[in-house]
Amino acid sequence: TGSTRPQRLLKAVQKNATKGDPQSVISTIDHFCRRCEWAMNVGDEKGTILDSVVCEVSPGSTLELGTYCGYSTVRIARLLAPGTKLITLEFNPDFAKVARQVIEFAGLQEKVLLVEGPSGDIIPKIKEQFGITTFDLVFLDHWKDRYLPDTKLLEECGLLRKGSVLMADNVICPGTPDYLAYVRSSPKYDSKYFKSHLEYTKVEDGLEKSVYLG
Ligand SMILES: O=C(NCCCCCn1ccc2cnccc21)c1cc(-c2ccc(F)cc2)cc(O)c1O
Ligand SMILES: [Mg+2]
Repeated sequence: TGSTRPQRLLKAVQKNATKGDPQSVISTIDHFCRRCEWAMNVGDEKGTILDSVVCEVSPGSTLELGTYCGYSTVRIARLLAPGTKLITLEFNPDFAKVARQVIEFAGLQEKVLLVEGPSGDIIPKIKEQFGITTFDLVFLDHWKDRYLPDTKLLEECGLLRKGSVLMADNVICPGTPDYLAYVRSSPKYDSKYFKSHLEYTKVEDGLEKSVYLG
């Protein structure tokens, strides 16, 4: 049987990137997605915005919802201080299999814990299973109709603290209208929209940065 797009993306990384060099992995994936096959990575334009927020927050603990091929996992993990961890959730075992290899190729496997399964089941177990008290940064990039329920779940499970930052991808395309309405109207959040484009296209999209006020 033929290969999948994530497998072809992984082959491009193994062929063209430099082992242990996260920037070369990022550049190779962006080149592959522009020149060969579009893929739903956060991309270089939104990725630069995400980088700036990661650097500003310099999180001790980070949660990523939606690993896919590990592109944003590598983008975030490459900026984390020594001894800090990124937990990333992936529902699709085939995506997870590729992502583990991309993360390892970048040499960032010590900073990343990839957990397979649905966010709704895993989030309530995070405190006990991984010894996390709260997350300083959460990157939402999974099913768009799970952003709102999972944000409420993070609140209910006591996984957010005053100042925790939520960064949400695709708030325009494909769109997360219920999530946007919530974080922009709730007194518990201070929300800001970073206008950009859907990865590797001219279509409008953007990231929503929401600070939890407790
Ligand atoms: O769908 C997107 N991402 C989610 C993929 C599936 C996540 C599944 N998953 C992972 C962890 C996890 C945990 N629990 C439950 C489910 C979970 C996405 C789509 C587009 C896009 C596509 C076509 C188009 F024409 C325009 C835009 C662009 C993006 O940037 C995206 O991120
Ligand atoms: Mg996305």
